[in-house]
Amino acid sequence: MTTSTAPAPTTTVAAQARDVVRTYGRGDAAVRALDGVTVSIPAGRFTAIMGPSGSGKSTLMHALAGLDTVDAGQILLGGTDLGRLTERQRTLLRRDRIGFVFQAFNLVPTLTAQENIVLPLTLAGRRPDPEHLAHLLATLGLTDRSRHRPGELSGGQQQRVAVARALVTRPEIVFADEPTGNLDSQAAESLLGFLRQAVDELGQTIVMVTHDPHAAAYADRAVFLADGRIDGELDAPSVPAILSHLARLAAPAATGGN
Ligand SMILES: Nc1ncnc2c1ncn2[C@@H]1O[C@H](COP(=O)(O)OP(=O)(O)OP(=O)(O)O)[C@@H](O)[C@H]1O
Repeated sequence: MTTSTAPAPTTTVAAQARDVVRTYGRGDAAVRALDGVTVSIPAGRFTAIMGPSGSGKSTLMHALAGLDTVDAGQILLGGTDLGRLTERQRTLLRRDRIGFVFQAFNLVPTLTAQENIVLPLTLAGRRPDPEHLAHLLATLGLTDRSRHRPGELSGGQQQRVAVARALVTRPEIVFADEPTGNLDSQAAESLLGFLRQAVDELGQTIVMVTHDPHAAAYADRAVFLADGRIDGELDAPSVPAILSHLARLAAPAATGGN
């Protein structure tokens, strides 16, 4: 399986899970949310994590992002083994090296769009690079909205502010959890187009958890989870290919009763 004679790709690995196990609860109530997951997230690529409800997508994302610890196995971000860090070190790592976009935009209502965007820098005692900030605002179509507060912005604009906030620190990796879940289809397409652009033009690494095959089709690769295990992946995933893979994953569950 690994005997290809093609030249080795130059892609570096941004993050990795190795044989990761994460169990919630104990005894009879224990749920093995991740059951030996090994996956690599290539740098400078857009990876979608997909799978049925309850398959472990959020748990995997939280583990990769250092938001949660694992029971066994290893999580590596760049060369850093997250299991060896103290909670405080993990907090700093998230602040300095990771960007987050959530389904709920999580903006601070009393701050302007621009203040929200630069908040991660403000908290770290760093100053924004004015050129980078102006570029983000312009690319996201937020230049003339920068002084507005979240309540004065549409859902799509608020999510674009959240994306700018995730990118402003130039993080090694951005994790997006159902980023289009609260957006109408037009706003979702524009947001996904921007994430795609951030990968293509800025070399950003993005990992996105999504239920939506149309969203996942913007990614370079879709990785599928089922019952806490990796169950296939697709390169340059098309909507039909994703749908047929998901249908295959759903098929055993229909008879498994679990
Ligand atoms: N805090 C928790 N306590 C107990 N069980 C949990 C907890 N969080 C998740 N689980 C369980 O772990 C499994 C994986 O959950 P997870 O949220 O990672 O799945 P998911 O694929 O992201 O699901 P969804 O698509 O519905 O958001 C599920 O069976 C879930 O019920």
